[in-house]
Amino acid sequence: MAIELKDVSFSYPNGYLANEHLNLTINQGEKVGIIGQNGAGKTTAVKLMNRLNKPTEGDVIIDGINTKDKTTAQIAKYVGYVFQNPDDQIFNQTVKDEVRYMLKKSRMDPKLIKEKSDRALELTGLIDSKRKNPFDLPLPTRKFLTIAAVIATDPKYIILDEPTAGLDIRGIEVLEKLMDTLTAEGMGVITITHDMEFVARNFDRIVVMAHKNIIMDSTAQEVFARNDIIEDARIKKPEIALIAEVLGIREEILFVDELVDLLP
Ligand SMILES: Nc1ncnc2c1ncn2[C@@H]1O[C@H](COP(=O)(O)OP(=O)(O)OP(=O)(O)O)[C@@H](O)[C@H]1O
Repeated sequence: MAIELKDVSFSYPNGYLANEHLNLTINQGEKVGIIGQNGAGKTTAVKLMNRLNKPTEGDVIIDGINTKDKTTAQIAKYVGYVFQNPDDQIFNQTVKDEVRYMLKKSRMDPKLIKEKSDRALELTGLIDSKRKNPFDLPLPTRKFLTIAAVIATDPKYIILDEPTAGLDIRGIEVLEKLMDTLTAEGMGVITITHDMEFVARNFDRIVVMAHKNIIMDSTAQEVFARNDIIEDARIKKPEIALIAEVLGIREEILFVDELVDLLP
């Protein structure tokens, strides 16, 4: 079971080619971080995974099914997408209604709707905000609400576009725990992020994008050891790796405790 991009290219209606011959397989239960400079084509690529973007060339296969034979609504049941900006997604008057909207639309049994939506609100720390108006909540909380609304629908894969933006340390902890829970349950979690500390801490697999393409697909240790890739993708190493470099430590350090172990 996997999302497969097979030689996929995508041009926007104005003719701008944003992704060129992408090849990528993401398995169910994997936690993958997608990084790269602004405009590298990350959002364009993940929107290809749930048919919000339709390939100009190539095929997107989800769990063996070619998405070109399916509608965006059909694909959304398999691949949930959490928008970069929560306000592009939220439109209901209460937190509860927002999380239940998709489930009600699918005419699910009301008991099951309550069960699924409450669980999603628990996981995102929003269970006590059920009756609030989403637009009275701060931006990071609205972001969690959009994540809850997608989790409630039980997709096999979830795409999080810049989930750490605006989150404080506590919010990041909730997010990290949430991603662990989802992957432990077999969901594939695909996350675009510019936060390299978050990347190093959370993802076993990192896809680096630059110039409309994937330039590396490996572990954090290997990606951050490649100065050429870091330069090409215009990303920054985690702060601790930079400190280790300044101290003249040759090993690839990504975490404080690794650095402490090496200090005399
Ligand atoms: N609707 C559109 N029409 C034309 N060009 C677009 C459109 N949306 C995005 N682009 C262009 O496609 C390129 C890739 O954009 P994309 O949003 O995929 O990049 P990104 O890597 O996700 O960037 P960021 O980190 O800033 O979100 C950019 O040059 C962008 O200007």
